[in-house]
Amino acid sequence: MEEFVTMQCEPCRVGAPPATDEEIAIFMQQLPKWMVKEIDGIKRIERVFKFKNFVQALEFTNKVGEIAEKQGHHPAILTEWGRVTVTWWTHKIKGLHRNDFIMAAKTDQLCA
Ligand SMILES: C[C@H](O)[C@H](O)[C@H]1CNC2=NC(N)=NC(=O)C2=N1
Repeated sequence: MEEFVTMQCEPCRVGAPPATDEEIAIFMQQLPKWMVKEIDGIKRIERVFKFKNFVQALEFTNKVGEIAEKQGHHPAILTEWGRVTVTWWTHKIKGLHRNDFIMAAKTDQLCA
């Protein structure tokens, strides 16, 4: 399978099929540091990134924001002193779409 980090997001559309549990299991093989979480019935993927201080956490937060704007697909981000929690899901389908895995892979690449 092609690597998510090289892919581009497609425009989010209502009615797009969410990733199946089988697809999620396969996709997550490329994202070993991420967790699948279900909150309020909505599946998401989440990773906590650790930093030395708040300034570094904020710099990373802004980099995630830049790739989100570039791809037109946006995360939930919790920025704390020394930690950034990034959560991806597709609001329009209230679940996980291939776009979310692409963006998680691109998020990892920011730290590579
Ligand atoms: C109009 C705009 O492109 C859409 O609302 C996009 C924006 N970014 C998005 N990001 C995420 N995670 N899910 C969406 O459904 C979504 N929709």
